[in-house]
This record gives sequence, structure tokens and C-alpha cells, in this order.
Amino acid sequence: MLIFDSLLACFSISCLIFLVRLFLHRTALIHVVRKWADWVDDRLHVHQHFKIPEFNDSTLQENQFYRRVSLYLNSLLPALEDSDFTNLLAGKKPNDILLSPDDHQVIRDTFLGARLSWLNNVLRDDTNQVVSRSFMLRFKKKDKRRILEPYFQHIHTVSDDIEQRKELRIHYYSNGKWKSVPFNHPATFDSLAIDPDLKTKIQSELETFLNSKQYYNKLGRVWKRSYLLYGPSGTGKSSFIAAVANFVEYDVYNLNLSQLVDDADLTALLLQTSCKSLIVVEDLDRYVSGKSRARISSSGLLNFMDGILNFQGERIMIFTTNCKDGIDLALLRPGRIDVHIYFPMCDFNSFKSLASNYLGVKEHKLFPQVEEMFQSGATMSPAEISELMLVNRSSPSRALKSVISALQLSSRTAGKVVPMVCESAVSPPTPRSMAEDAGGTAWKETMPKEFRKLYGLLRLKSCKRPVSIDDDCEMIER
Ligand SMILES: Nc1ncnc2c1ncn2[C@@H]1O[C@H](COP(=O)(O)OP(=O)(O)OP(=O)(O)O)[C@@H](O)[C@H]1O
Ligand SMILES: [Mg+2]
Repeated sequence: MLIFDSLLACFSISCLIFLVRLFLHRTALIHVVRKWADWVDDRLHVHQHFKIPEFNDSTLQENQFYRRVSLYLNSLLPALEDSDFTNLLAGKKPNDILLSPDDHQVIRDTFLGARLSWLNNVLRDDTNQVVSRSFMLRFKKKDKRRILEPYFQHIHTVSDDIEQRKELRIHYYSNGKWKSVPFNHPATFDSLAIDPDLKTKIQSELETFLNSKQYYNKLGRVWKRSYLLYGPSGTGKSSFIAAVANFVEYDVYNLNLSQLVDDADLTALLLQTSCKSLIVVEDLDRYVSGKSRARISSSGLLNFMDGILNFQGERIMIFTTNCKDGIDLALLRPGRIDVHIYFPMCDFNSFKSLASNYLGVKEHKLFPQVEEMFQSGATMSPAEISELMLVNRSSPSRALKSVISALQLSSRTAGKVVPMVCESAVSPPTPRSMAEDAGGTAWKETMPKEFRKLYGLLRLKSCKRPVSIDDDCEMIER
């Protein structure tokens, strides 16, 4: 009888527990109970805190660990279970959902059985502008020895992984800070009508650059690569920049020097760029010729180009100009600008490449006529030709006829029109002028041939004309 009573009591207690749990789950009260339990548990333990500020102390340099934690937390979707509220954003891929914590929101995480929490600490001024940001990590002191190192390692691994598939962003300068929007420019090296050898060479040298961390470190050099793109308007310089960004998968920082107040501003902005970024300064000639409102000193600009501000991680810098004339040779010297790339007006090869991309036509009975026009000296920019192809894309014959008419017009007006940009940009530089450009300095002329070879000069011949490279700067022609 006693056994029967005990069994009945056990059964009743089990049923009661089951019903209470069911009730708590159904009413979501379990969540409240858990919170109380956590609260009590928290009071019973000593906690360790770590603050991860957005910027390193005293400098405005971005704290790379903050960036990693931010990426890691963005991916912490499971933490939603314990969160009452959070912002969800779409990622780059259709199925990607990213978590974006609000100011002072706490995000919980578990690792190796330990419970951790992250506070998104954001300080704002009266005008709601962010003054400072940091993350505060909190966990039980007793777990410190066991989890700290593997947890940080885990953050590195996850953030590396996310970085590889994160969406690219383009940053622009506004009110003393970088702001950013997603970078969706579709240009790739495939869509660019440039010399195929040049394309391959650039891609392989970019790949080499990306894998050269140890090498640059060993040499004590800043891990950066600088390009100068020069040539007439509408020849693909900006499209090339987008293609590079998509190829290396770097964020783009579009730096408008005329918006900067002084050199300190330039320094601050540069320090706020993240590693693995592509820093773009378009129309360099405008700044150096004094045509813009830029108040940057030339030494400020030189320091910026040299990366003297102690970058962490790799940077690619791209400068564009329509015309190299008038740009101080000191700005263009090797090391400051590693690779010069000339973007010419369209030739027949580029035209064929555009026709293939825009019209899906690889051969056509009108091609010989087009070739003849180019040979007779007619010129148009790839932008002009691609525009004609775009609007007439439904009929390749009509598109080609309109290109021929436009080329005829251009050759008829040749000599009468004002050059699009400047004479030396429209007509490609001669080998002589290029050699002077690249280094009319004495050391270049006296440099032994063996030395030049050691520099591993990148040399691509233009399909139109031979290029002599008497220079330790890589001069690329197409
Ligand atoms: N080499 C090219 N290959 C393919 N498309 C090109 C090329 N050059 C220009 N285009 C087309 O023309 C448009 C304008 O080109 P882009 O803006 O890159 O020229 P740009 O050299 O930067 O001109 P600007 O000096 O005026 O800034 C692009 O959107 C692209 O569609
Ligand atoms: Mg441009």
C-alpha cells in the first residue's frame, strides 16, 4: 500500500511539473523564469569585463578587433533566442540575414558551456551624433582561463569567414566622417574593353600583392600598391576601379580632397579606413593644379601617398587623371605610384570587345568598315561607342551603322574640335614623353640595366605603338 502511495505521489508530481512547464512554455513565462535564474546566477558570481573600443587610444586608427567583433556579432543569429528585440538586415546573398544590435543592446552568446554577453555601448551627443562606440564583453571570472583564448580565436575564425563573403561597401566623406552604402557596381575585368594581356597582367599582379604580407613585412615596407590611371574622359578609368574592387573584394573609399579642411583632416580620414581597402582619388590633376578648393599641402599629399601614416593591413590606392601634364613628378615617382596605366580612346580591338559585350556580336559584315574608320584616324571614347550600342542593342546592324556614322563625323571634325581633355591625353604619350614623365630625373638615366631588370618591370606593349620603358616604375600601356 505504501509503495502504491509513493508511486502515485511520484506520478502526480511528474504530471504537475509537466503541466507547469507546459504552462510556462505556452505563456512564454519560461523566458521570464530563465531571466530570473540568470539574474540570480549573475549575483552569485564575480564577472570579468573587457572593453573593445572602436578606435585605438589617442590615435584615430580603427581598432581591428572591434571590426572583427562587430562582424562576429552580426552573425550571431542564435543569440536572437535570448533577445527581446533586435534589428535584422539582409546580407549580400538572398538568404543572408544579419543581426544589427541597437545602442546599448545586450547580445548573449555561449561558448564551451560558458555564458557570455556583449553590450553594444554607444555614446551620443545632444544632436544624436555618435561620440564613441565600444563593445563590452562580460563573462564569469571562473571561466576566464578556460575560454578566453579559444573564444577570441573563434571570433577571428568566424569574422574571417564572414569577411570573405561580406558585401562590399563604398565609403564617402561627409561631415568629417566616412559614411558608406553598399557597393554594387557590376564592372569586372571581363566587362572592360581593354587589352587582354593588360587584364591578365593586372589580375596576376593583384593576386601576388594580396599574398605578399610576409614579403612586405620583411622589407619593412607599407603593404600597399598604387596605381595611376590616366587618359581621356570616358575611356574606362572609373570602371577599372570598380573592376579592381570587385576582383580583390575590397571596400572602396572615395576620397574627395577638395572637401578636406587641412592635412590633419586627411590624416584622420586615412586612419579611419579599414584594412583591405581601395582608396580612390579621382582627378588628381585638379588638386595639384590648384583648380580645386583643396587645402592640402603637397607634403600632406606625399605622406598620404606614401602610407607614412602606418597602415595596418593592405591598401590599394588608385589615382586618376585625364592628363599627367602639370602633375609634380615627385607625386608620380616609383614607390609613390607603382603602376601607371594609360587608357586610350577606342581602337578596333576594344571596339570588338564592346560589340561582343553589348551586342553579343563577335563578327559582322560591317566590321571591316569600322576597322577602316579607325585606321583612317577616327576616334571615339569607349563610353561614346558603348552608349550607341546600348541604345541600339535590339539591332546590331543599326548599332554598328550608328557607330560608323559617328566615327565618320569624328574624323570629319578632327582637327576642328577642341580636345576633350587636353592634348597630351587625347593623343597618347610618345615613348619619349613617357620616359620623361616617368622619371626625367638623372638617377633613372644612369640606372644600370641590371638594376632595372631586378625591379621586375611590368611591360606591356601597346597594340598600336612600341613603348620604351626606361624607368623603374612599372609603366603599363594598352
Ligand atoms: N574600356 C571600357 N570598356 C568597357 N566600357 C567602357 C570602357 N570605357 C568606358 N566604358 C563605358 O563608359 C562609361 C564611362 O566610363 P568611365 O566612367 O569608366 O570613364 P572614365 O575614364 O572614368 O571617364 P572620366 O575621366 O570622365 O571620369 C562606363 O560606364 C562604361 O560603360
Ligand atoms: Mg571617371
